[in-house]
Amino acid sequence: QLRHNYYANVCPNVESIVRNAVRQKFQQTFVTVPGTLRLFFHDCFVQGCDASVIVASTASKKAEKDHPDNLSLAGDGFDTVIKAKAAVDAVPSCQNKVSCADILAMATRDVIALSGGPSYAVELGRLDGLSSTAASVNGRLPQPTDDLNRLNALFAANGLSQADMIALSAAHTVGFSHCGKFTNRIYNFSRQNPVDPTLNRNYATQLQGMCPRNVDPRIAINMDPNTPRTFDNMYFKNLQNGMGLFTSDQVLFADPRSKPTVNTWAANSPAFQRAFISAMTKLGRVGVKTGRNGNIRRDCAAFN
Ligand code: HEM
Ligand SMILES: [Ca+2]
Ligand SMILES: [Ca+2]
Repeated sequence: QLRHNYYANVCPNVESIVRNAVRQKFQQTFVTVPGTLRLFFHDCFVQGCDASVIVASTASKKAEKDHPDNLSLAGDGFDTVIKAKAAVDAVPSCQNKVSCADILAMATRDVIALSGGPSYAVELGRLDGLSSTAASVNGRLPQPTDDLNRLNALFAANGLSQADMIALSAAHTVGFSHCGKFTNRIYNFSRQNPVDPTLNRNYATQLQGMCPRNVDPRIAINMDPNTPRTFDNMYFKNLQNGMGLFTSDQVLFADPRSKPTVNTWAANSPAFQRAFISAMTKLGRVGVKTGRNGNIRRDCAAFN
């Protein structure tokens, strides 16, 4: 039931309003790119793409955003949606007509393009969800230690194929990770190997330098050491060189079931871009709410 130009009658300029707000935010900080992109993913995987992840906790109820798996979501991602929503609502005919879920979907499309990635027509017509609980996040999001079976299962639960999962993982071509998310790979990996043997030796040494033992837990490093601010297919070239940051990244090259896809997209950027657009479009259709299952929030961070 999603479609392009969903808002053609009530708010025909919604896409350019959002794009301008996102561009302004981008000029203030690059973090808006990875922050918004990851926010969209974490939203869609829990209760569907319904902006449930944006809702703030109240005294009596802990919302999704305060689940441990969401605590590292960058504040600039939330702020991007809040700013774009304010820009939309500043136009009288658009006021309270565009869902936070759709604004997040548009903003995500825009940050990808702003960082050099492919642009695509975004499907619209999602309503905002009516619930957000920390408990609903349990077991729904992938962990950096996951193997291919686990990754495939989590994505399949959302109607996404292994190819979609690999394409979407390339989002790690931009953005940051806190040191704690991969220390298991660079210190005390196993009895035989102090360092994960699938990790490039020089890269492992660099990571140890940036993330010494007992580093301040707030320290974050670029996930793509080569082109951290460009949305490109470097992610796959890094995997070929043993420079995937998480086990869940490197496994895509280590496992013979996913390795051919990694090699194809490392060599063929247009093919990767097509696969990424297709996977993002499918991601955007997950658990969409319509009719009585949702509404349009006045404040993206609170239920009406
Ligand atoms: C395949 C399984 C995935 C796992 C295990 C995973 C895990 C992680 C982890 C642990 C971080 C670091 C968070 C931090 O320390 O701040 C991260 C960052 C990030 N992830 Fe994923 N992720 C996965 C898939 C995805 C997908 C599908 C997308 C989007 C389409 C995505 C987008 C991002 C972005 C953009 C960042 C950087 C966030 C920032 O800089 O604020 N990830 N991911
Ligand atoms: Ca959601
Ligand atoms: Ca990159």
